[in-house]
Amino acid sequence: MDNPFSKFTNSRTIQADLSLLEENYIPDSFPHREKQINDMVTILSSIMRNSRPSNIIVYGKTGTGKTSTTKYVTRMLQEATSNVEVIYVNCEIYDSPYSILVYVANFAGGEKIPELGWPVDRIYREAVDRINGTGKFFVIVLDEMDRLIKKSGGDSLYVLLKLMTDVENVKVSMIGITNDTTLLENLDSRIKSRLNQESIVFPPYNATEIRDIIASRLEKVFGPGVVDDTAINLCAAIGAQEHGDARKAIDLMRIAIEIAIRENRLKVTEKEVYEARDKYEMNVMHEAINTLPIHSKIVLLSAIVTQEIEPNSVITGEIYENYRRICEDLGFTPLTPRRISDLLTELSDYGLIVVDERNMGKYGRTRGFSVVKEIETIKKYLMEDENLSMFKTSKMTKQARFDS
Ligand SMILES: Nc1ncnc2c1ncn2[C@@H]1O[C@H](COP(=O)(O)OP(=O)(O)OP(=O)(O)O)[C@@H](O)[C@H]1O
Repeated sequence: MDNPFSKFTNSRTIQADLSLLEENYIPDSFPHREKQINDMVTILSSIMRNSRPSNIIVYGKTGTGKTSTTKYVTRMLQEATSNVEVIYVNCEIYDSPYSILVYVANFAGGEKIPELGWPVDRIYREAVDRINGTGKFFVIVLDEMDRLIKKSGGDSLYVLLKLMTDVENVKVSMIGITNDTTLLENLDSRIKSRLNQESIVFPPYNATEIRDIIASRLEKVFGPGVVDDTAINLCAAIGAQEHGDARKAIDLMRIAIEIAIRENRLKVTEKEVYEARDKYEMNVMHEAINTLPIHSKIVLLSAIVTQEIEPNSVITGEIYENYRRICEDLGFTPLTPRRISDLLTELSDYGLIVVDERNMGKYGRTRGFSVVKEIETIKKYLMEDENLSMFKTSKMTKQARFDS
């Protein structure tokens, strides 16, 4: 028998190191971000003159290069001087001043402080002492800073800012990264004045800019001729449609290359990009469904079941009835109709169902819902939840729907 692996070593297929297109790979050039890089370098360069830089707030929509550019600049700074430590804090994970202070203090060295149990004041003093003990500048990058403020309030930022401004000679600066351009407006003036910050804005990319970015990222992956220009343009156009998002465009290109490699194709063309887009959308939908809370999953399932019984768009009351029955069936306590109505709105925000307002004459207006796409796939993803996998949609009949 021929070795079944041999087709994978076919030298005619595309050879590529796809890790260069992964999210966590930091490239060494950032087309169309020269100004932002320059601004950040200028602010941070005061460290080279032994003085504390201003705090920086980096604003911009998702996929506009905020995180990777910041990591790139701070890495360069660390290469240029050993007089600085950079701490990257993802506020999706560290979302309270306590957890951030513990992280910072532990980073600065010394005995490990426990994740829980110390009063904030003590951690705070410990963090300051440890930072001062190093004699170095500290740049604390708070990525997804809006998350910290949403979770722990504006005061959380205040506690951290105290660390930077209250202590004599302390050499700490902050770079806050956020998607939310209204973040500062909503903070109270006490915090704003302490922030004393410079802002750097990352505008969305247009299609031409994204095209340059993809081309520059591909230069490292392989020589010319492997990826058709039309494929690059198509990825760029799709990324630009989505609020100027380089991440989506690069992800699409990576998936398109994966498809070409898997299928032993010699080139990446528009065809692979279209296939990549379908796969990408499926992945997004899978992720969205996977991370829904259990009641939202049951509501989505109820909407599908109701629609299967009544193929037009269905109204909240009907979905609620089936939701209640499924909850009983699976041993969950149903939420109120009001809550379910909110969850339906959330599901429509995710694009998993579509809402249409209907006029019911003297009964006023009501909302109709339909699950428009990929119903079988959605069901399959929902059934991956072991709480739901016991449920058999065939149990639901039109008759059952009107039982109460
Ligand atoms: N100008 C650029 N040149 C090369 N790659 C870029 C550029 N801009 C963005 N990228 C790449 O696009 C992807 C997304 O960028 P990044 O994570 O920095 O975006 P972000 O603005 O921080 O997004 P989010 O707000 O969602 O965290 C990364 O892989 C990054 O390397």
